[in-house]
Amino acid sequence: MGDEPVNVKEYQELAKQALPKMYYDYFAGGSEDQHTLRENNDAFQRIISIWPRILVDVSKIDMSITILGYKTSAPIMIAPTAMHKLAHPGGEILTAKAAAACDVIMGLTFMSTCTIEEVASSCNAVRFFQLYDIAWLKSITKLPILIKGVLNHEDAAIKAVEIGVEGIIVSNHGACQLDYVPATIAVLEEVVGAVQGRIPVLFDGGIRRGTDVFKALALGAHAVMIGRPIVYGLAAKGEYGVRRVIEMLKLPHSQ
Ligand SMILES: Cc1cc2nc3c(=O)[nH]c(=O)nc-3n(C[C@H](O)[C@H](O)[C@H](O)COP(=O)(O)O)c2cc1C
Repeated sequence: MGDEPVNVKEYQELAKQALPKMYYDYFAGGSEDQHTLRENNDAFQRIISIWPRILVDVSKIDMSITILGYKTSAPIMIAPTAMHKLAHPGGEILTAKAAAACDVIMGLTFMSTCTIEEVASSCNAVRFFQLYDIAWLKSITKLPILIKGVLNHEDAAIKAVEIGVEGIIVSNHGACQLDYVPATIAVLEEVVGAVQGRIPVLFDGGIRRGTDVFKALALGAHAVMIGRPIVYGLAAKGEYGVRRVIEMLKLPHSQ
């Protein structure tokens, strides 16, 4: 018990030891100078005033939400990072099982080692697409469509809402694409303000602690998605590691 990792940073350290350097660098790294990668974390740490309330009845706390028709025990979802098999043999299935055990939703982009049906049968899986032709996509599926990668009010209010998608995800894809785009937590309020509650706004990028989840929700996100921490839990301790990471992020004051 004494050497049990107590936070996401320690899971990351274990993942670094467990994975071949090339795989670890792929998961942990960002694009170019990695400025946005650092900013995704640093911008959370610049939000420094959480005002606790006392004399509030907290004997019954219900963090569950219903989003896109799915009920989930907390406003936390697993972001699509693909290639979970690099972090652990059978990685996608183990992550799906952990998601089901913790009652959170898992997003999928594509499955490399198993079919989408196999994973979908293990948990509530929502599929995220990276396509631009929304009208075409709407014509071929009745699945809810979310646009991922929104970073400003024009894309959010004018394009995403008017085009009729079911939700948007404020994301810079974990700082894996264009470097020097802003940290996602820095633009969340602007996007939430533009959407004005018409569709759900999800958020990802840099969440490493329960207080980060709290900050994103306080700034208007309906739910958050977690990318790398899930991979670190998987690489370090398989399904158990993923479950522990999710449990730690559900707590507002993990170590
Ligand atoms: C190794 C890796 C692969 C990823 N692959 C995809 C992908 O295929 N599709 C996608 O929409 N986002 C992808 N992402 C971005 C994640 O969905 C998510 O936006 C990001 O990881 C969230 O930031 P976080 O890792 O700081 O939690 C990837 C991220 C990583 C780290």
